[in-house]
Amino acid sequence: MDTALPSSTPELELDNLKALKVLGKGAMGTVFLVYDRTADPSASSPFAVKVVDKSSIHTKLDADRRARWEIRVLSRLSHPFLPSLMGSFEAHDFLGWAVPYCPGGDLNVLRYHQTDRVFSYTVIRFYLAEIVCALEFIHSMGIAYRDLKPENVLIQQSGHVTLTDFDLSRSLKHRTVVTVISAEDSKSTLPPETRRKHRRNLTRWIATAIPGDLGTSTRPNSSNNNNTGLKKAKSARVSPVSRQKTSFSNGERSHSFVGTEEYVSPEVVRGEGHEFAVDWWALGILTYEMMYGTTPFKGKNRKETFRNVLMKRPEFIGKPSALTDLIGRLLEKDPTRRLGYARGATEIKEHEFFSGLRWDLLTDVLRPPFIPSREEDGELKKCLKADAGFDIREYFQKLRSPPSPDCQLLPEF
Ligand SMILES: Nc1ncnc2c1ncn2[C@@H]1O[C@H](COP(=O)(O)OP(=O)(O)OP(=O)(O)O)[C@@H](O)[C@H]1O
Repeated sequence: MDTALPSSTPELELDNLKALKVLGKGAMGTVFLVYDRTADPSASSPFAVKVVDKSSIHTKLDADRRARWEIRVLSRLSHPFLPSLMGSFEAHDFLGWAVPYCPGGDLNVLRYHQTDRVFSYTVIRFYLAEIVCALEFIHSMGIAYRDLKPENVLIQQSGHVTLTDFDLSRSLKHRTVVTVISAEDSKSTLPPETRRKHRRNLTRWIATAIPGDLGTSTRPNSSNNNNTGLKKAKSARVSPVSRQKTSFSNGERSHSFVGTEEYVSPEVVRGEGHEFAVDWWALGILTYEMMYGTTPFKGKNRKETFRNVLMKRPEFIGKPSALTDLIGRLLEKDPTRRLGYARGATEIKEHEFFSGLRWDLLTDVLRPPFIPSREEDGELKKCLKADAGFDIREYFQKLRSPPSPDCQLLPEF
């Protein structure tokens, strides 16, 4: 894999960055709100920097490769609802990259602030429309996102969304699957012309390992290559992963949140090859959660959740509506029958739930339902006056050093 950081993005100097606070911690890295003390000493334009501590035993395994992949994906993004790569750096122990700061928190935090912890129909329509556009763009790059969930949908200062966290995304290669069906096809009683058409329809994007892509870690071997030619890909974090988030409080899900199994699609649970349709499934789960405040297949444990994902039909309380219809179509167990499978985002945009929506005006005209308050700015100014910023290296050094009874390990972040 090409491990070089993209040359097209500005190089950042870790020693020039001063952190104002920790924005979040994920399985892979820590995200800081920072400013550049030489280029922007008054911290008028702080930004977010995600830092992977390469020396940490927790991050050693796959994090370096994942981080480089995420940087590569970010360097190719150019869309109003997706982050842009502002720069990157690599120091002895650290790998980091900068993206615009999203002061509005994430969709889950926002939902917890709503009455009954659910969003209204119109708010759901707004966020969903933006997420569909973001996914459409990612898919057009030949990449499946594979980690859609409310925690990864951040709110920009403008109130529009930004998807974050691309380390699980994966390249899908446009490949013809003619050989895949030939055995069955040869036995088919269909006339030759229909069979040819059938083959053409099966020419789709499918997951293949591409150099530099994380797929390399999950390259199929003979035992997981089934005769459909679809490759058994690593699922999007199906195994429980502890996630410590600093952005939540009061018993919200993040405190005990493990993995993303409630968002995993049936084809991933079954270990079959999967493609863009996994993102449309996750969109269905996310929509359900925005509407009902809970995910549809959550079980007592992982096994039960997966059983529900495979077997259970989503339950809809209340009157059927265009929204419940949309969710039902996105949560179609068979990916080939799922909305979005045949014609991608176009199919979803055409659904009745979005009727009348001016997709072309989404960024300009529609007023987002929630605009983050500017109070945060005041907070930052206070931080600066008190010179409360901190050095990122020191932050990690203190984390690494053994606890001492009489000194306070970390400043108040
Ligand atoms: N641009 C940003 N602006 C504000 N907060 C951010 C930004 N990017 C990330 N965060 C915060 O940091 C948290 C961790 O970020 P992210 O999910 O990218 O890290 P990760 O290590 O890849 O986590 P995961 O365990 O989900 O893979 C996010 O949930 C969010 O709260």
